Amino acid sequence: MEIILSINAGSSSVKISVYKAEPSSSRPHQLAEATIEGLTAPPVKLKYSRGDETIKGNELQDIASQEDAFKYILTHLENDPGLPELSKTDDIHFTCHRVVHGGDYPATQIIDKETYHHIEELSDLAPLHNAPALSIVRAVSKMLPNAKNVAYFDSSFHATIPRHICTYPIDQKVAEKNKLRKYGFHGISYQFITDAVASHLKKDPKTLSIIALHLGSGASACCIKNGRSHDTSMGLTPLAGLPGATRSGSIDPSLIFHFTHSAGSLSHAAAGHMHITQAEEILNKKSGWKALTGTTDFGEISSSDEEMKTLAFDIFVDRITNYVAPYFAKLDGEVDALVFAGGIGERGSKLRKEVVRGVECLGFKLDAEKNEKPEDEVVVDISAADARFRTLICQTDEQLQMARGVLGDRQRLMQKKT
Ligand SMILES: Nc1ncnc2c1ncn2[C@@H]1O[C@H](COP(=O)(O)OP(=O)(O)O)[C@@H](O)[C@H]1O
Ligand SMILES: CC(=O)OP(=O)(O)O
Ligand SMILES: [Mg+2]
Repeated sequence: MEIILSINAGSSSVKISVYKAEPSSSRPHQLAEATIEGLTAPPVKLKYSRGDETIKGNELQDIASQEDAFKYILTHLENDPGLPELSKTDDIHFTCHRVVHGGDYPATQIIDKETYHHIEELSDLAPLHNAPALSIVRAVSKMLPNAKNVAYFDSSFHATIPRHICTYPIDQKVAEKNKLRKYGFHGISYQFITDAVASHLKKDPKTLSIIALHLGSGASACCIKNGRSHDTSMGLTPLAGLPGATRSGSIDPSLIFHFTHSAGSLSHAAAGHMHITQAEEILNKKSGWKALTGTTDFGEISSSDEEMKTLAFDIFVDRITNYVAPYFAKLDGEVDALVFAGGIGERGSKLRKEVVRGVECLGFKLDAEKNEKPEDEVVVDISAADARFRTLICQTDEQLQMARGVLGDRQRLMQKKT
């Protein structure tokens, strides 16, 4: 039996799932799942589930980073008497790491010295993600020396975006030298969504065309044509496109020079291999819902009638609908579904209602009751009976997607030295 630890370091949370698999099987079987959330909005809380046991909302002290969260979860897993498979950490064969920016790397890589440094070099381009993921890789190397570390890149799914869509209209010599193009992120999630929705609709994923919305602390939209990414809202970095918990999303690039005169100087947060400027610090960490409302909890924002929270909610609806209509056109109106995923997409019924209302003229329409109380399935249809196009909710699972990937690619991965 093989044990896989699948680690998803998001900007506001760390989610870790534990799977077991028979040696020749490509199907991971989940044993437990732990999430620490609220890293950008304390109190930091633990959620844990194993079989029938569930812990929800335990408040934790002294957890300030993704690395702290990882260490806490690992200790929690080792000490759970109901999880004998993990009582010896030597039992862990693979650890999968979600790495947001992989540059031009294909989907998976064993993390050796070279990969590690490559990911480190890309840290400036995903300042909320790559460095925290690497801090967990380092902790794994120390604490689980027998495990093979595998990186899964959020950017790889978007390698199929056509050149005229991923090219920025700037001096191409500079663009090529500095690798400045649209990369796109949340790709592990979009791959999961593509497969899950295709299976729900009983279609070959290669023929599936959807508009997918991954709405979490970081939010993006993706136009998926025949199972492949055709366009997405994030860009060179995860800052572009939709606003997020602490991110501005797309703004006029000149704005920052009017916001602060020291936009180009190094931020105090620059450390080690991270060289981020004040502009990047402000737009990535001091903007978005936090700047507008003081909270990053979109559940709270959605249920409040305070002026700034209502404004934040309306901004999100507006920016999301700004992507749905053009993606609909890019798919020539041949759309299998509009899909909501991510913490806000899955749990935010009011947001779904307003977004779908905003694009109703295209033929999307919700069943109010199904939207309010969706069934607890991986994919749920919440469209009205007379809607021309389907609207779905997909409970995306980046950890499961990575575990499936590791098992599918096991032989190649086992051959490579760490
Ligand atoms: N009931 C709810 N309605 C709307 N948003 C919610 C609700 N519950 C949680 N959220 C939001 O989900 C987001 C977290 O999504 P998730 O995809 O788990 O984040 P991450 O980007 O860290 O992976 C947070 O912004 C949280 O406020
Ligand atoms: C890419 C990204 O923004 O990820 P997350 O939403 O997990 O922060
Ligand atoms: Mg996430």
